[in-house]
Amino acid sequence: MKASVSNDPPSLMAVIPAAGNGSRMQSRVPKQFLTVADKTLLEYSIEAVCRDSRVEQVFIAVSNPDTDYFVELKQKQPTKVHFVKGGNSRAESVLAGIKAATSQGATHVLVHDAARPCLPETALKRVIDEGLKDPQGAILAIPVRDSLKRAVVSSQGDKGSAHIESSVEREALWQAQTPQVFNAERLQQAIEHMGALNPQLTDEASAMQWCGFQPALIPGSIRNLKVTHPEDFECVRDWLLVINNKEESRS
Ligand SMILES: Nc1ccn([C@@H]2O[C@H](COP(=O)(O)OP(=O)(O)OP(=O)(O)O)[C@@H](O)[C@H]2O)c(=O)n1
Ligand SMILES: C[C@](O)(CO)[C@H](O)COP(=O)(O)O
Repeated sequence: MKASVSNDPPSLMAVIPAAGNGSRMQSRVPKQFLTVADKTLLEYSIEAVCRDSRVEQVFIAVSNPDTDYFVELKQKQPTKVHFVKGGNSRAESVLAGIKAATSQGATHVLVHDAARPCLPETALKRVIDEGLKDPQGAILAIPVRDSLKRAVVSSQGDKGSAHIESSVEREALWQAQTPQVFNAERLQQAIEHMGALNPQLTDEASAMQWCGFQPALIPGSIRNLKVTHPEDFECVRDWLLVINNKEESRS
């Protein structure tokens, strides 16, 4: 790993992978473009990462940056928000965002899923504080709360009738969330080293781990749920409506 850590003041930019097609959600449009109160989940995610003023610019990886919707979105915040072309995997999309961010002088990147629109500001602050300080980087995560069971592998592959084989010790287990904050050059090298199409590369921390780093686990929030299945969208929609109502009654 070549990247050295400089003493210059850090320049933090966000990368939002938003080029997926949401196959598990099976909605009429990819999940990041589903709307709640006239705003897409992507717009809520952009607003969420911009709530910390240390985020200087935001690079969003999408399938087709020339689409009218993105051109209009960019016009709302022309200096801060940029769209780049995403790739065939989440990691390829993230790489495209990192390259665009470093070309603008980013020393650090904060990667956040477009499909996590309810990120609380306090959790965002925690992961930025640690990610800028710790050379191994930092990610939001939540300790596993419930009892964990390993299922018997069914020879018929029958998903509907799982049975328990054993319990799994949950003491040291955490569920990874985003944002994940890393030195930009180190993360780019780590993803390229592991291979952006490697199926084990499910998040940025996996690439850093592959290179021997041990990123910090920073307590996230159950509100920072990723929309993966239709039931997740129902929760996220209700939370966003509550958050919107609170903000309206404050203003
Ligand atoms: N080629 C890809 C695949 C995923 N993503 C983004 O990565 C985030 C998290 O990935 P995931 O939930 O797996 O999204 P999808 O790949 O869209 O969903 P699925 O796996 O169900 O198809 C999403 O914001 C998604 O848009 C991306 O930018 N480029
Ligand atoms: C990066 C991630 O959000 C961490 O939880 C997640 O791994 C990405 O999505 P997937 O469901 O693993 O495809």
